[in-house]
Amino acid sequence: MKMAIIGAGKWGQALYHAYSENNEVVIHSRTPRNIEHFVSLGEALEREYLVMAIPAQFVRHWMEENFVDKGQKILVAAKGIETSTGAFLNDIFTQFLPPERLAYISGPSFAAEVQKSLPTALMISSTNLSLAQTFADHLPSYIKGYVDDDVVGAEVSGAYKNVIAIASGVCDGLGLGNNARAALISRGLVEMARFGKSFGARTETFLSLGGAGDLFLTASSRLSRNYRVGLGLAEGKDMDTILKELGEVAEGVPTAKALHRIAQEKGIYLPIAEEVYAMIEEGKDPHESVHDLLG
Ligand SMILES: NC(=O)C1=CN([C@@H]2O[C@H](COP(=O)(O)OP(=O)(O)OC[C@H]3O[C@@H](n4cnc5c(N)ncnc54)[C@H](O)[C@@H]3O)[C@@H](O)[C@H]2O)C=CC1
Ligand SMILES: O=C(CO)COP(=O)(O)O
Repeated sequence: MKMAIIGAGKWGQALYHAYSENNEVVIHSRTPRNIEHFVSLGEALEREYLVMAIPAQFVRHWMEENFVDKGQKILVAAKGIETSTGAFLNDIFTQFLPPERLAYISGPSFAAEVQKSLPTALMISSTNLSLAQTFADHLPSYIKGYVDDDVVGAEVSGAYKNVIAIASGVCDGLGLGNNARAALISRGLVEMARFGKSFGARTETFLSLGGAGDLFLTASSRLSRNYRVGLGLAEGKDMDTILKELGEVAEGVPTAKALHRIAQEKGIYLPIAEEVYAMIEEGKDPHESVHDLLG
């Protein structure tokens, strides 16, 4: 397939590497990069298949400023919920093109390992299963693709796991042990499913690659930027310092704010996400958060 990757960060470049195995792929980002097949925005938009790999908080602005509908099908690779409105990415993209032309990629996938062509399994979700299958069929030999039609479940899983990963980094940073981390991740999965169900997601989606799979990966590895944010919080660092030292996007930070907003508006019980929000936004002492979660 003729494809363009939009966004040349870690994930955009990893997906460029992956999809280049079987397809004609170009890549575009706002800052020119010295990458083979780097193209202008105009050339990228001419491609039939687009992969959107810019961070979730910038998606709406990017679409408003740059998107020209030429019948393209879009695979959304970002994971997050818009802080300013509480909107899911599908709420944003469907303002620009119909759901049957949208798919979402999720699952346990550190960009660094995909870039090394290490074995990976991912989920591609769309209300149009034929489109999901098309994106899955064109994945490289080392990525096994599974298709699903629970878009809400996939979106919530990908976004929420980043917030639980922050909590897990705090847990390990405080040296609370393996029991504590396992309990936190398990309860985080329950909380994620509760939240998703309130938006119509299927419970079994949270047991899939996009849910439990990505959560287990992200909440237990220093390769995760979100997990590293948690380590920084446990060390007592302020958020500006943490994000400056990280130098990359950590979607769990803005998503924690979005979850807090939605929890207040809809009255959903999100104890772990709310403690992450309190640590990030209100400077709550992580030891106090642990005490309150055990209470
Ligand atoms: N890095 C990873 O292992 C994975 C990341 N993702 C998701 O992919 C998305 C992108 O993350 P990464 O590529 O890892 O981030 P990154 O921090 O490596 O790169 C972010 C890219 O977005 C660009 N960018 C920043 N602000 C922008 C704006 N206002 N408009 C357009 N472009 C802008 C930056 O120039 C940079 O190239 C995130 O939603 C992340 O959760 C998903 C799976 C794996
Ligand atoms: O989504 C990811 C792995 O599936 C990347 O996780 P981080 O954004 O925490 O690095």
